[in-house]
Amino acid sequence: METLVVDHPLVAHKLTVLRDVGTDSPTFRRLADELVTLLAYEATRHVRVTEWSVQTPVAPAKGVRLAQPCPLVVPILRAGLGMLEGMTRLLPTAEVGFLGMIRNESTLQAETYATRLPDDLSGRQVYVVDPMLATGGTLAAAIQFLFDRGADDVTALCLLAAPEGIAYMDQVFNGSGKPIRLVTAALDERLNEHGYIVPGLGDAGDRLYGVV
Ligand SMILES: O=P(O)(O)OC[C@H]1O[C@H](OP(=O)(O)OP(=O)(O)O)[C@H](O)[C@@H]1O
Ligand SMILES: O=c1cc[nH]c(=O)[nH]1
Ligand SMILES: [Mg+2]
Repeated sequence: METLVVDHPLVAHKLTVLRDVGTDSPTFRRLADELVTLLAYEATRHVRVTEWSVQTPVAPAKGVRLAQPCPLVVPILRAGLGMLEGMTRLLPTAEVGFLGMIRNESTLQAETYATRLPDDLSGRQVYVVDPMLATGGTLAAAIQFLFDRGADDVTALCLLAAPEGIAYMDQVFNGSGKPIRLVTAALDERLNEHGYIVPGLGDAGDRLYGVV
């Protein structure tokens, strides 16, 4: 998996406040939204465009516009919803599909409880958003879902990733012949015995929306 850790002082600043246990939910939501916009700038570097010309007040100008079919943004519920608006702000013509997944906290296996995606994803560029890549089980299952529907160009945006999750993604998709990109604000040290990212930021879903 091609991995980019975005190295930028604004990203580092916002991420530090996001990690802070004293940061409340409204501030957490705002920072997650701001961070994804900064990550999206890098993550969309390969977005497909076609040539397009316009007339300026002075002269004709050659330019580009986003190609058709438009990109698909897929937040992984619940925590991924906190990254959706920041992403669609930058890609306003994108369509949105949904995957509801939860990690069983005893087995650390991902379980899918909702899917609302186009049946045919061939030719679509897909941007998956989920703040946390921990064991990698959730993201791997989500991307396999997208591949099964024909996607062949997938970029994942995460706020934090663990080395174990990246290694798992490489193990699952190595040799699949389908390129996958990951853009993240930080690569943390490791997972703890409960599968939480260290130092991490805790449970992203709970910090965004409260404990359920
Ligand atoms: O890499 P993994 O080990 O699979 O863990 C990462 C997943 O865990 C979190 O979701 P969670 O299961 O807590 O669901 P939630 O968004 O409803 O809180 C997170 O948002 C990822 O989806
Ligand atoms: O650290 C972690 C790991 C999985 N899910 C989270 O929300 N946080
Ligand atoms: Mg959670």
